[in-house]
Amino acid sequence: MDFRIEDISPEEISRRLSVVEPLTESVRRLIDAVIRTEVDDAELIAATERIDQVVQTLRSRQRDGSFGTPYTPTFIGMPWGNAAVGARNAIAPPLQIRTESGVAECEMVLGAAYEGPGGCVHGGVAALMLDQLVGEAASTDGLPSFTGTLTVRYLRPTRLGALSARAEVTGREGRKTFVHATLSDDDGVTVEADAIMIAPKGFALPGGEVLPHPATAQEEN
Ligand SMILES: CCCCCCCCCCCCCC(=O)SCCNC(=O)CCNC(=O)[C@H](O)C(C)(C)COP(=O)(O)OP(=O)(O)OC[C@H]1O[C@@H](n2cnc3c(N)ncnc32)[C@H](O)[C@@H]1OP(=O)(O)O
Repeated sequence: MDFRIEDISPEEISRRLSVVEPLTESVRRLIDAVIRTEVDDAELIAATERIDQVVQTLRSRQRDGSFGTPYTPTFIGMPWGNAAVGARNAIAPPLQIRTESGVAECEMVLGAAYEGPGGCVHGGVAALMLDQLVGEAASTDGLPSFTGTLTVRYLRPTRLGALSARAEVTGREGRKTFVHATLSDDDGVTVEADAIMIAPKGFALPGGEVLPHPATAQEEN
């Protein structure tokens, strides 16, 4: 896994985000426009050429592989390629997650790009968002965790549009954290999930050094 260290200040992080977030938003508008446009074929062909030119410009200098998750030496994470919350990832649902001890929550507006059954949210997208949320809830209080098991129950179809989601830790047992999460529309809960999150034994840094995980340290003492 890529946990490289990048020694930049919070101000530099904000500066980079202020440049890249408008680009990501622009690409989100592009994705939505491609799905919903009704212009004629000649316009579609011309648009393809213009978009290919932009892609060529962006590819003139790019990193190998995925973006990874760089951390500052003070463990500010930059998961900017992340499929659920990546600031550089236009396919990520636009989630702005707030966390406090054992809780993660957010509101979002899902449009045409997140459709499964006609007019409704794709079940995989619902699971993706809830997976991210349970991960963030479990990782508060300094215990970063992976999803071991995620059980999702779709109670009724989730209409595209304004939604909210919430995850809350319900218990901890050694390296395991249990989390309950819900996705809701104006009429109440549409999807609920239960997760068993596992704190890995340690984090391997690029040089091979393994940082002990706080939960592991507790087990060993
Ligand atoms: C500073 C950083 C801040 C970070 C903020 C981050 C926010 C992040 C948000 C990210 C959100 C995105 C989230 C994502 O997308 S995370 C990506 C999706 N998840 C994965 O890729 C995980 C892949 N699996 C693994 O890496 C390992 O199998 C893990 C680490 C899960 C366990 O391997 P490990 O070798 O450590 O396990 P162990 O054998 O010592 O067992 C330990 C205990 O756990 C129990 N167990 C084991 N497996 C499972 C299971 N599958 N379900 C339920 N329970 C399981 C086991 O019975 C035992 O319990 P007990 O016998 O002790 O009672």
